[in-house]
Amino acid sequence: MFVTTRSIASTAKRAFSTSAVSNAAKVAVLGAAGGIGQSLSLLLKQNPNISDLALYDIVNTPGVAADISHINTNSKVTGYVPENNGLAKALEGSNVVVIPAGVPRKPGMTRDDLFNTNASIVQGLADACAQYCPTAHILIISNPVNSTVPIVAETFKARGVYDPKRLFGVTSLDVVRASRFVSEVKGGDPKDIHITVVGGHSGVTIVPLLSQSGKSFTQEELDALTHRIQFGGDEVVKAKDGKGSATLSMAFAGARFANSVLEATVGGKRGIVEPTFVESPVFADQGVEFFATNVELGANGVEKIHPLGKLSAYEEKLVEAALPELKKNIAKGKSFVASKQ
Ligand SMILES: NC(=O)C1=CN([C@@H]2O[C@H](COP(=O)(O)OP(=O)(O)OC[C@H]3O[C@@H](n4cnc5c(N)ncnc54)[C@H](O)[C@@H]3O)[C@@H](O)[C@H]2O)C=CC1
Ligand SMILES: O=C([O-])CC(=O)C(=O)O
Repeated sequence: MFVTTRSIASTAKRAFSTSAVSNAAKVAVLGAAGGIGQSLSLLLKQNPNISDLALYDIVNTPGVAADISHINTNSKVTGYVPENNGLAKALEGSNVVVIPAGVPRKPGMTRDDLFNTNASIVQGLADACAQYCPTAHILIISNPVNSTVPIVAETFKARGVYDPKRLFGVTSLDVVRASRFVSEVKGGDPKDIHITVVGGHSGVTIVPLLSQSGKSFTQEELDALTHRIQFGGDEVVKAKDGKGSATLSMAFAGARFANSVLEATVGGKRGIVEPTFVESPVFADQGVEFFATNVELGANGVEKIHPLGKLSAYEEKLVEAALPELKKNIAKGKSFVASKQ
């Protein structure tokens, strides 16, 4: 079913009145009726860089879209479900696609335990993106990110449209958490605390570089903060007690990342740096093709991948522990796509 929340006549009229933002963009959210999807869509509705917000899910998007469309910002909201070619309609013309579709963890599960369900969901959605909006910037939230990002890359390659500059694993929540957790220990406003987090997005692959924060920590603080940043997701999974994982803080982090991508790509702003899991040369010589570091965003997506910078001996060990796990997760994603071809 295709649901438009505004009549064609009023949409046409609106096209002239939204020109306050010159380079407004179409953004599609896939998995928009879920815990992350709904809050993320709510935040994106407040983003002046967006002219069209297309909400796709296998269920419930007509209601979510109708609800969000009443918010008095300029963007046009449309809701789509699979019937009547809904996915293609949601994707066509999209500049940015954000994907939080898939199942979340329950207590006792690792992110990798989600692979069997989420790999197929992400591959199916990626294949549609490769067909209907091959040049869009694709932002992957669905877990396990360390494997789902390689799945999208391989799916785009199979269609001959892969551009590594336009594929991002969203790791912003790790950085959001890191600045909050450090502020709880050291004081200060979290917005002024910038912690670089590198690696991937699960357990030991999440590597906070606290030595680069300009603050000093005792060994006890380092151990506790590092563990809390690596396993922050577990705190939420445990507290939600079977009702899912982080949704609200993830929506905040995802909306922030999407906005940075929009500002750099359609908005033409320069010098925006965000942490993200991308195809990266940083450890490519050790067979780790994807790695998160700070990345400068530009008109075409990834502009410059920052190196790790100076690491403490403690952090070198953390990176050492992350690499084999990352390699395994990436290989698992790639072989999943290969097995389907
Ligand atoms: N990257 C990160 O930092 C984080 C990632 N996540 C991950 O995000 C994903 C979503 O989490 P929640 O929103 O809490 O789950 P949820 O279950 O509340 O929502 C998922 C949505 O995906 C939809 N969906 C399922 N198959 C689909 C398909 N083929 N096409 C379109 N939509 C489909 C469902 O109908 C549902 O509405 C999970 O995999 C979770 O692990 C969660 C938090 C942080
Ligand atoms: O913990 C989870 O499963 C969800 C997630 O990725 C996070 O909160 O960082």
